[in-house]
Amino acid sequence: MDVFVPFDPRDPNSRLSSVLSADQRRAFAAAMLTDVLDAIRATGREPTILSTADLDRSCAVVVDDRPLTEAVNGVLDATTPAAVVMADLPLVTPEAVDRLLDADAAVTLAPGLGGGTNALCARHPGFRVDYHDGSYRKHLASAEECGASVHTLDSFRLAVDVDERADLAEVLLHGEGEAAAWLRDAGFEIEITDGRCTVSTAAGGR
Ligand SMILES: Nc1nc2c(ncn2[C@@H]2O[C@H](COP(=O)(O)OP(=O)(O)OP(=O)(O)O)[C@@H](O)[C@H]2O)c(=O)[nH]1
Ligand SMILES: C[C@H](OP(=O)(O)O)C(=O)O
Repeated sequence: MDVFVPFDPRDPNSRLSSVLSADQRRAFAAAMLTDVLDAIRATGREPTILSTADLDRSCAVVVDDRPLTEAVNGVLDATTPAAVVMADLPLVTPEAVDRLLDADAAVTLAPGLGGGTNALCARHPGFRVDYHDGSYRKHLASAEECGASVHTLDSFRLAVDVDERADLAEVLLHGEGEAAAWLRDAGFEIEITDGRCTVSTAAGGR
C-alpha cells in the first residue's frame, strides 16, 4: 500500500501566526512532518511526501504545486489502493497507521476534530477527495456515490491535527516526538486555565 503525506512547506500553519513567527511555523511544520514519516516507517512502509515544492529529505518526494484536492486526486488517479496521511498529525503512532491501513473497507476515513479528514485509505478506484470545509462529510458522500463501503476509524491519535493554538496543548500533553520537543525547546508549557490544560506562551512564541 502506497502511503502519501501531503505537505505544503511554503507558509505552513498560518492559523498559528499569532503565536509563532513564519520561521517558527516552518520549523514546527517540519518537525510534525518528521513525526508522521517516523510513524509510517515504523510500520515497515516507506512513505512518499506529496509536496508543493522540492524538499531535502531522505524520503521519496513527489512535487505537485496544485491545490491539495487536485494534487491528492492526481495520486488517486494513478494509484489504487493508496493511503493519505496529513503531515500535521504529530501524535500519530505506528499502531494508528496500521489500523488505518489494515481496515477492510473500500474507504476508511480518519476524521479530525472539526470535521476534516486527517487520514484516509482508499481501496476503491472511483473514490476522489474534496478537502476543506468539513471534508469528512464530503468524503462520506463521495464514497457513497461510487458505491464504496466506508469505515470511520475511531482514533484519538489520528484525530488531533494541529490547526490552532489550543491544539498545541494536545501536542505537549501527548506528543513524544520532534514536534513536542520543538515546542518545549521553544519555551511552550502547559498551564491550567479555567480548569483545563492550555498552552502558555509566556516563555515561548511571539
Ligand atoms: N501537497 C499539498 N499539501 C498541502 C496543501 N495545503 C495543505 N497541505 C498539507 O495538508 C495538511 C493539512 O493542511 P491544512 O490544515 O489545510 O493547512 P496548514 O498549512 O497545515 O495550516 P493553515 O495554513 O493554518 O490552514 C498539512 O499536512 C499541509 O502541509 C497543498 O496545497 N498541497
Ligand atoms: C485538509 C483539511 O484540513 P482542515 O482545513 O479541515 O484543517 C481537511 O481535512 O479537509
